[in-house]
Amino acid sequence: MPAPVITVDGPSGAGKGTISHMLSEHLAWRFLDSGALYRVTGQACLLEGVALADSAAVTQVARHLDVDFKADPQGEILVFYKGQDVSRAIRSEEGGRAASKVAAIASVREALLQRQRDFRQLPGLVADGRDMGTVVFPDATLKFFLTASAAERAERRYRQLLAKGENVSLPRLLEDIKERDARDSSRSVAPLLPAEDAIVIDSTATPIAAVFEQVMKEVTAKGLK
Ligand SMILES: Nc1ncnc2c1ncn2[C@@H]1O[C@H](COP(=O)(O)OP(=O)(O)O)[C@@H](O)[C@H]1O
Ligand SMILES: Nc1ccn([C@@H]2O[C@H](COP(=O)(O)OP(=O)(O)O)[C@@H](O)[C@H]2O)c(=O)n1
Repeated sequence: MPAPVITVDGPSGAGKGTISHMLSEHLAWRFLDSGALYRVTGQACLLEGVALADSAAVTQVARHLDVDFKADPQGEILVFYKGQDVSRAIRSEEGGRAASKVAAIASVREALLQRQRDFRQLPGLVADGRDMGTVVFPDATLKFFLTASAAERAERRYRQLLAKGENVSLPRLLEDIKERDARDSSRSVAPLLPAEDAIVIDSTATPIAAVFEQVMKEVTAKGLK
């Protein structure tokens, strides 16, 4: 029997990272931040001088990606590229844009597929992304699709980046979110879509604690906790 997997998919700012992290801590399961793999691929291209439009070169970068995840003493997961801490650099809006561009290349997704599946280990895995329930773990035990209005997601991102001391503009973030939604949803390979058997949660007007409660109800109903 393969290890159980809970998938958490959805658009940017829907709360996937927050809920997946809470869930993996609560269950003491492993955590896959698949977006970080696409973000590091984008960042690696910027660092190595590879044009994001050069699909073959970007695929080579993804295939040989020297990436590592390590928790710091506070439990925060840090991301390393070639041994260098890139956690902060990859979280910028520019990093998100680059990630979304490289993620639209089919051969890049193929190059990162096995690496993602390797995270599936006992006692279980919580996987956060866009295609966790549709492509990477179609046989997942439980699938969630989190969403919220674009305006609410842009507001969340605005508050999050402001708290990190970044200089951000709300109208620009809303444009970015809409652009990224459109790119992620319209790409021909692994478009952003809920799996047929996913539980869809719209958190536009629902606080984090209530979303987590809803998620935990389903987890308990499946006998996973
Ligand atoms: N239901 C919610 N209500 C209000 N803020 C939320 C909610 N869910 C997440 N957030 C906040 O929104 C921001 C983006 O959440 P995050 O989990 O990073 O989203 P994603 O991983 O889907 O991009 C974070 O600052 C988080 O605290
Ligand atoms: N499984 C995944 C995860 C991320 N991605 C891409 O990577 C980008 C960054 O993902 P992320 O999850 O870190 O971003 P946010 O949702 O936190 O903004 C997304 O815009 C997607 O284009 C993907 O295509 N497939």
